[in-house]
Amino acid sequence: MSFQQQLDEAITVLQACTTLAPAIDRITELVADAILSGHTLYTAGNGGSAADAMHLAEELIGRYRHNRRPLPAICLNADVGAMTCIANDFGYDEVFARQLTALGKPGDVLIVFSTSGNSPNIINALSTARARGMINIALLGKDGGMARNLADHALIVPSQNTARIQEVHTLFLHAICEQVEQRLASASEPYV
Ligand SMILES: O=C(CO)[C@@H](O)[C@H](O)[C@H](O)[C@H](O)COP(=O)(O)O
Ligand SMILES: [Zn+2]
Repeated sequence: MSFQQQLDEAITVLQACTTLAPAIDRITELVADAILSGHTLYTAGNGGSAADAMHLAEELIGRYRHNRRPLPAICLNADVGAMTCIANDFGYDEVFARQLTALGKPGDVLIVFSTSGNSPNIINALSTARARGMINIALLGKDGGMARNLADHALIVPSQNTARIQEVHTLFLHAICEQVEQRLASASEPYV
């Protein structure tokens, strides 16, 4: 595919995402409410989606557009020690679920990134989060896979192309940061 064809495809997918705007707003409100009431956001993904999961967590704990108080966000695929131990001793399918069993509390939020919605470690993470009373959110693509019905809130990018789906996921994660920062700025708590 030429670059022009990739660009055209990306534009088509982005335009088709307009219908997802109300769902993004709802998810952002949930994340902001959870953080403002003292809960933690966990993120997870594999491959390119692991990078997306790190990206979202670092922008909340560090900064997005504004300096403000650091927000409690932990990326589950960022801890190489925990990842390799759990994969080695319990299997790769358990790398996120076991960390959530150790850390997750009712009211905390899990956001997973998966283009297929079928990665077993992502499926196990969603089930574990649900069992622990967490709010679980899945950013997906293709047909949403098994994750579609396991998540409390699923956002499915209308594309079959993994690269295009990941590119839209980056837009989604920035939208979440943007709106969470806005909510915090208008909240009564100290901003910085
Ligand atoms: O970044 C890419 C492809 O663009 C790959 O690394 C991709 O993330 C990996 O194949 C993942 O294992 C795919 O997992 P998932 O999105 O289906 O959950
Ligand atoms: Zn990629």
